[in-house]
This record gives sequence, structure tokens and C-alpha cells, in this order.
Amino acid sequence: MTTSAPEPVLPTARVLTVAGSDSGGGAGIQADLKTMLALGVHGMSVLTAVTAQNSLGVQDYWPLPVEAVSGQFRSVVDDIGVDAVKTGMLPTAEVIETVAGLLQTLPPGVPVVVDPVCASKHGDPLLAADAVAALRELLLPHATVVTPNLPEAVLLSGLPEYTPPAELARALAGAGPGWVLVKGGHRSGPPTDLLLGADADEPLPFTAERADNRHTHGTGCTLASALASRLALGDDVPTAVARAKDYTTGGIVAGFALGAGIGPVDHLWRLRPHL
Ligand SMILES: Nc1ncnc2c1ncn2[C@@H]1O[C@H](COP(=O)(O)OP(=O)(O)O)[C@@H](O)[C@H]1O
Ligand SMILES: Cc1ncc(COP(=O)(O)O)c(N)n1
Repeated sequence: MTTSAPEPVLPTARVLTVAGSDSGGGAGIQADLKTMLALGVHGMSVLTAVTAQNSLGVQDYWPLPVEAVSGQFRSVVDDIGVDAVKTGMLPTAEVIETVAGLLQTLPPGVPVVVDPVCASKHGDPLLAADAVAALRELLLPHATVVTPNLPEAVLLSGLPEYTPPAELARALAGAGPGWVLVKGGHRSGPPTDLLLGADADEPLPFTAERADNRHTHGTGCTLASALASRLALGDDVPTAVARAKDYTTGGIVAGFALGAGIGPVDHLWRLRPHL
């Protein structure tokens, strides 16, 4: 008698990332698709830019023509469909405007996670200096959740550098997203992220132990993609944030050295014992 392996469960949730390519494989589209695979959803991509990037920084980048952005988006959405969208690097005001227009065509209720990427971990810019206003005014109103790190929250809100994170969250909630998640990785101490609903006064804290690991390339992309994946699977926003943070923290703890600089998080950390 032969025994057959159990039928695999098909990944039925479809998640689309609209972001830039990281040639080093640690952040951007590459981190997004790895995260989606690890969380059991079907990942799809719309490329907005190509970066020449490694563990030492971003050496150069080339935005894609807006026709290429729209073309990819329409191909995916009109046939396969989406259960959640995540946006990452949108390099110019023109690309932001195009993506904002495309998001408007989504069926009602599709969650959108906006990671307002402005720079790499090394501080290399990934957004044109004149595009910050477009990000705030055109994109944030489409976000179910916007996930700035502290420097991005300062830039988008226009508030001074040492403004308390809860105040940054309140200022950004006024720009139209459903929820704001201000990430705390850039300050010393426990990495606490604050989640504020548009109608709430006080943010909910999500905290973890700080991993003593410099290999944090791709943490923001990973968190936002995990959040979009969990929303696609039906979690409410606070539950999705808790689960996305748990996945990201594990990836940071397991992050490893590649190249001479900042290595990537380990997207396979949960599966590695089974490999
Ligand atoms: N050393 C660390 N240990 C544990 N969690 C971290 C660490 N650094 C960042 N994080 C977490 O990783 C996620 C990404 O945060 P952050 O590094 O602030 O954003 P970004 O990657 O966009 O710059 C957040 O949930 C943050 O709290
Ligand atoms: C193409 C691309 N997109 C985003 C980031 C930000 O990376 P991080 O998640 O480390 O902030 C990056 N370095 N490159």
C-alpha cells in the first residue's frame, strides 16, 4: 500500500507589493516577496525603480517610467486580483501620483499598507527631495496603515526632530490614513512601535526586546509586507501589527552578515529548523 503526502494548502490570499528592487536581496521587492512566502500568501510585484545596492549602501537607482508602473499594476489587478497591497520605494512625485491614481481603482475594502520609504539604512536617499509633499498629500489618504520610521515621521509631519513619537503619530493621523504605526527602531532602548487609529487619542504600544544585531537591512520592508499579508488573511489591524512585529523581530534576531556592511534579516527564521 502506498501512502501519499497530504495535499498542500494553497496560498489563497494574494498580496501585491509596489516597490523598488534591491539588487542585494535584503530590502525592497526582494524582502517583500520573501516575507509573503514565509507567511504563506501569494506575493506579486509592481517594480517602481531599480537600485544598485549592497550591504554598504545604495550606489545608484533608476526610476521606472510611469507607464511601466501602471502596466504591471493593471496586469496583476485585472486578472489575478489582490487581497492587500503594500507600497514601498516610490522614487519620484510622478510615480507617487501614478500609484495614488491606481490605488483609487482598487475594489472597496482592499487594505493598503504604505511604507513611506525615504532613505536606506545607510541614509542614502530613495525618494526625490521634492516628493515628500506628494507622499503626504496624495498617498497617505489611501493608506489603511502608514508605517513611517522616526526620521520619516519627522519629515512627513514637518515637526522638529525630537518630537515625541505619539505626537508624530497624531500629526500624521491628520493626513488621512486609517491608522499610523510609528516604528521605534531608530531610537536606543526597547524598539517600541506606536499604533494610532484615526479616531483614537492614545496610541497602542507594541514592544519587543532590542536584538543586539547590526544586520537590520530590510526591517521596515519586512514589517510592512508581513502586515499586508496578515491583513490579507483577515486579521484586524492591531492583531496584524502584533503578528507582523513578531515575525520581524524573529528575523532580526536571526539576521546574518553578508558583505562588509549591514546584512539582511533572515526571512526563513521560522522554517530553518525544518530545512
Ligand atoms: N535592533 C532591533 N531589535 C528588535 N527590533 C528592531 C530592531 N531594530 C528595529 N526593530 C524593529 O523593526 C521594525 C522596523 O523598524 P525601523 O528599523 O524603525 O524601521 P525602518 O526599517 O523603516 O528604518 C520595527 O518593528 C522596529 O521596532
Ligand atoms: C529598494 C529599497 N526599498 C526600501 C529600502 C529600505 O530598507 P529598510 O527596510 O532597511 O528601511 C531599501 N534599502 N531599498
